[in-house]
Amino acid sequence: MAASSATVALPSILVSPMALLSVAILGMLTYLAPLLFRKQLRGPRDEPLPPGPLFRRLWLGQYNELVFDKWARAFGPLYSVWFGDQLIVVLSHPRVAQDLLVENGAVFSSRKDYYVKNEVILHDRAITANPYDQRWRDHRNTAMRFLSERAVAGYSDAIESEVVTLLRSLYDESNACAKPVTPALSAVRFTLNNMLRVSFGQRTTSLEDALLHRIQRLVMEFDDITSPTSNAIDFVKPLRWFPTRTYKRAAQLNAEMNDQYGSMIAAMQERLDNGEADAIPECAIKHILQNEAWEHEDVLMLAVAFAFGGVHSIAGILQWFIAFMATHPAVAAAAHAELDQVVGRDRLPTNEDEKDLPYIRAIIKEVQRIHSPFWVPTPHYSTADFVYNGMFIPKGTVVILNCWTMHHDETRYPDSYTFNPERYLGDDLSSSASSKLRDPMARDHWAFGAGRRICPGFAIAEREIWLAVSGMLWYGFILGIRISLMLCFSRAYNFAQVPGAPISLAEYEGSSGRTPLPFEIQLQLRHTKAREIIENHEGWHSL
Ligand code: HEM
Repeated sequence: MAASSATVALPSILVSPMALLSVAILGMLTYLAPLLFRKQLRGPRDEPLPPGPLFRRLWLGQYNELVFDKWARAFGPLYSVWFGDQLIVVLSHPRVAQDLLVENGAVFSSRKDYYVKNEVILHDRAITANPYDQRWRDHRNTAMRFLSERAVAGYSDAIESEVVTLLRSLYDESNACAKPVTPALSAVRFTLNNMLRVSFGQRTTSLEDALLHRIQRLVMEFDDITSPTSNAIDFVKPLRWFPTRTYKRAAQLNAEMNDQYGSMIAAMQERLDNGEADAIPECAIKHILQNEAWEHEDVLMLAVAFAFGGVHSIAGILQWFIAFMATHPAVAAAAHAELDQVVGRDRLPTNEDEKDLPYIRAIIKEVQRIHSPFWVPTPHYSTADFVYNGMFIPKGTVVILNCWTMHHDETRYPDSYTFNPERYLGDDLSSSASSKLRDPMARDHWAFGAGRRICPGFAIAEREIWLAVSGMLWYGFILGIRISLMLCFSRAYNFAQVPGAPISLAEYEGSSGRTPLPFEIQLQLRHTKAREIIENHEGWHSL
């Protein structure tokens, strides 16, 4: 009897609903807690991780820079945050960025195997996705043969010709300045032509060219789905077992890239096989096919690097610039006055004029500061344990350069949300020269990244932007932005209700790379010589 009453008592405790619930909650908490809360790792001498948010994240939405900025204010210039099982440290001060990415580049120059961008789309290639290894060196060195300052000096004529083509296409699109025009596609074509020239020795022939539209679409898709913090699938491996929409988009993009660039490479190979090498201009893909024993996929991904790195980034800067000129007529007028004084109206500005046009250079720097194409540039990745200022950064940490916060540091850039080129007057260095300064506080901005992975397209980007910006200013007034743009941004700044207030371009397209929402401008040529050059420009169909 005694034994049997004991067995009855035991189940009666176990089946108590409250007890069951408590056990279930406890079990869940024990299981879930590590998934919800940050992990506290310690360094070799018990150093803690950099401080950071208590809860883990799985992703951030499109305007992730604002969240990184909020955390920087709460946790300081070096903080850490967990995305799923991935530790991310965020660098929000020039000195920290310099110490880690530049001075300790041997540790902080790799890339995480981001699933969507690096594995599915780029197959760990295209320079940007390569880990820090021999393949990366080979790809980057080959690209630099065609992107170094010296190489770029040889493209000046071609870029100048593309500037006139850009203006001509805006002129034609606007029906000789009679109606408003959307500059986006012309800006993309300008940069795509420059990139196609360097990589394939070819260019598109008009705004209707199918190649332009296809690459524009592929690049936009790439920018949309490859933000370093927008895909939970990058941080939670089990999600990869399911056919998610992001995976499908990424796989489709990879297939289309293969189709487009594969056929361009095959066409060039065929010409080389047919003995037509002399008829193909010197360019990166020709060089590789003739001199390197690369696998097909390496050739393909190098070609992709030129399109995905060099098209929307520069086209975005040009569009932000145009929007600022339309909304800041006093700045445009000061630039025109400088041009009239230094260059006059008989010829276009050239590279040699840059040193004598400090105000225009300042405009470009200010556009890049206030509207970097990448607020969260491609993250770096650490390959060894590291202790910095008493804080532990383990091997395998993703490292993000927080450009938004650095570009809005009020001590470095007072009134940082205001577009004010004058803050850069007296800064006589090109941005690539500025990026090599030992003193990180003297650097103009961080739009091109830092350290060993710094943008390899820096030199050509600077040339393209200089010639396009100074050329556009020389040609014309940008009269104003039509109401469509004001409405686009009224969501963020209620602009329509504040007539005369500067438009704040707070919204944008894309998630990894960013370009302004489409807008229209009204153009007017400044002088008769400009009209003459535009109307008689003949070089724009030839390479
Ligand atoms: C306004 C124009 C441009 C901007 C603002 C820009 C910005 C950047 C940034 C921030 C990075 C990441 C740097 C880092 O990891 O620290 C980068 C990398 C890269 N950019 Fe650019 N870029 C521009 C133009 C170009 C052009 C014209 C090309 C042409 C090939 C290019 C190709 C690349 C490549 C291949 C990488 C990866 C480098 C590596 O991982 O080693 N970019 N760029």
